[in-house]
Amino acid sequence: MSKRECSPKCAEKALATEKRKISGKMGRTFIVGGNWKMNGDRKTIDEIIKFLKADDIPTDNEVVVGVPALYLDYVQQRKPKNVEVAAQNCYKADKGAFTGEISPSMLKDLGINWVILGHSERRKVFGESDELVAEKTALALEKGLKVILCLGETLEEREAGKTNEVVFRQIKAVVDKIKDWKNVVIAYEPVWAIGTGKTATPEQAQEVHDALRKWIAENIGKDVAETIRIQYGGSVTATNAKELAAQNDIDGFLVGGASLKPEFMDIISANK
Ligand SMILES: O=C[C@H](O)COP(=O)(O)O
Repeated sequence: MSKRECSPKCAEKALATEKRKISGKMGRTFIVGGNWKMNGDRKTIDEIIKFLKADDIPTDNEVVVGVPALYLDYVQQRKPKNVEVAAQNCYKADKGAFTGEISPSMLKDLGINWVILGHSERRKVFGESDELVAEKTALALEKGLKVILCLGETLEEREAGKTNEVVFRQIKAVVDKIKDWKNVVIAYEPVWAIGTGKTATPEQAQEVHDALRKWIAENIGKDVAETIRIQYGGSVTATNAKELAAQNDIDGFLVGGASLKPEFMDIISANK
């Protein structure tokens, strides 16, 4: 092979780069999160770790798994080197009399670099307000964590034509509390699509991602709008991931149910 020729792997990489340029995603690394929610035990975690093979993860993609608090260290000790571990929650204060809570500094102490905040289950089941999610986000960032910040409307809100109003309100609460967005990934998760098997169509998802990016450009800054990653979440599977990943403003996924199964590996490379 002459110096100018490219191996199949290098050609594949060049093509992916070209595709990203064309789709306007240049510079935004595709990021897939697996949110295990309150599922699994050590045995099932061992099984997940077996299919989460380092060599099968594209070198230019990022993978983060959201693990139940009790197993954070267990997973941290066993995960492949190119997979990061996220907590599924942390508190707005860093220490004190808050029985049952976990602080950002405790996560950092275990070597955990990511936390998922504002998931719709936290908002709905545990009554977390926009304000609380914003406070948690601010402290997590201050303590050096990276945050996957979840936003999304309910079915009633969508049917009432309030999708944009809701996600803009949720992000606005955070805008009021933080300045630096470089360690924030947004996850747009329509509540009606979570765990229901009812995925947003690529067009529906793209429409909200695009609206969010425009809102961010106007209210935070153009640079942030261009660089911030916006994941889609809600019944993502190996079957629908490719079409979703091809949308201009979808920079990855936050996956629930399918992240517990080997098909997660296909979702991780859905942009290839
Ligand atoms: O955080 C993940 C979302 O809640 C999506 O869950 P799902 O993929 O099971 O619908």
